Amino acid sequence: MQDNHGRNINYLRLSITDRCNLRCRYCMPADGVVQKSCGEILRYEQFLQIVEAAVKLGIRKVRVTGGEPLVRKGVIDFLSRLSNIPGIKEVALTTNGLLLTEKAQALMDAGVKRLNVSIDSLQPETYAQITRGGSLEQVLAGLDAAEAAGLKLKLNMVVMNGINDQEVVPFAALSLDKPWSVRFIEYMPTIREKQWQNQLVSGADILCELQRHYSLKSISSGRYCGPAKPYRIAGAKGTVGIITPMSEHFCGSCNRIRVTSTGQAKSCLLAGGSLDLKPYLQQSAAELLKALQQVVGDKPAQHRYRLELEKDVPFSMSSIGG
Ligand SMILES: Nc1nc2c(ncn2[C@@H]2O[C@H](COP(=O)(O)OP(=O)(O)OP(=O)(O)O)[C@@H](O)[C@H]2O)c(=O)[nH]1
Ligand SMILES: C[S@@+](CC[C@H](N)C(=O)[O-])C[C@H]1O[C@@H](n2cnc3c(N)ncnc32)[C@H](O)[C@@H]1O
Ligand code: SF4
Ligand code: SF4
Repeated sequence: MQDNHGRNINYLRLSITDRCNLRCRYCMPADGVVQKSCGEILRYEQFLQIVEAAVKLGIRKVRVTGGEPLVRKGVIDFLSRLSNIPGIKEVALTTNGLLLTEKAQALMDAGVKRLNVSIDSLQPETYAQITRGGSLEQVLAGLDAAEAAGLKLKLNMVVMNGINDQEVVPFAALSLDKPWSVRFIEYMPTIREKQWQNQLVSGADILCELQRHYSLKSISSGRYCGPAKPYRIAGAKGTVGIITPMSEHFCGSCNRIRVTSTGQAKSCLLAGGSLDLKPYLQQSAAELLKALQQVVGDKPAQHRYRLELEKDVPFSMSSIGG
């Protein structure tokens, strides 16, 4: 479906849980966020009901995220059912990778062909510091398992000033030998981080740093592709990408809507406001479809985050799923 700004909306992101086995500093406060009760979280059947309606709207790609999607019980069976919904051409997953050693093959078998894995440092201590205790070794083993299972991999690194910005080049170097897409993400502000500007490393600075070390070629991005501007280092098997939500937003080509674990449909990641789908799930499929049409209709032309900075914006990345 086209939205009111001429954009084709074909991509749905589902945050299937607000729970997580990490507490990344840029995403959650140290004591975590107040968890929703089980009764508030949508059942898998309800997510499937939403996706079936969304297909009628023109949604073709679904990305499952969280919190950490792999901690939710029954996720593999859910993904398999999702992949089998007629009209869905691609099911992808964004994960912190901690549980991949045990789940990679099952994900592949369930029809997930693409995985985005968040990994913010290649130094064990820095990784543990950013994630508040995560094991880098476990994620690296998970990446090996994912590769062995044949999953296509993208890596997500949130670049933060003075924390991991010196690792941009070592991360990019991973793309030389691996067919991975290594993406550098600008830090986005959350309600917890008032001094966010101090952490932001702009996409332009990241690109500059990469160009000091490598010869980069801009390449075109694929179908249903996300927000990354992709490049290839000369001779590399994989690619690098830069995601610049703050310094150079990509709202003009936005193709997505979101549904949170409690059934709140959001027309934009960085704009307040959502529509509670729960009441519509009790009604007919036609009513649910109308509700989703309304969400697409509400999509803003672009986010206004810079303007809203002075206010406290209730924004929790882990509840929306990025
Ligand atoms: N501002 C903004 N940021 C987004 C949007 N979609 C994803 N991101 C951010 O981009 C980063 C990577 O997100 P992923 O979950 O890996 O998904 P993706 O890059 O959209 O996925 P692909 O389909 O693989 O390109 C995260 O930090 C997200 O929060 C968006 O629509 N707007
Ligand atoms: C919220 S996480 C959920 C999925 C999974 N737990 C993971 O970490 O990949 C989705 C993505 O959002 C990104 N993210 C979270 N907080 C962010 C922030 N403040 N700025 C930029 N990206 C952020 C994470 O790095 C991750 O790639
Ligand atoms: S970024 Fe992902 S892994 Fe880290 S706390 Fe947020 S939801 Fe959990
Ligand atoms: S900030 Fe909102 S409008 Fe812009 S790309 Fe992200 S979801 Fe789309």
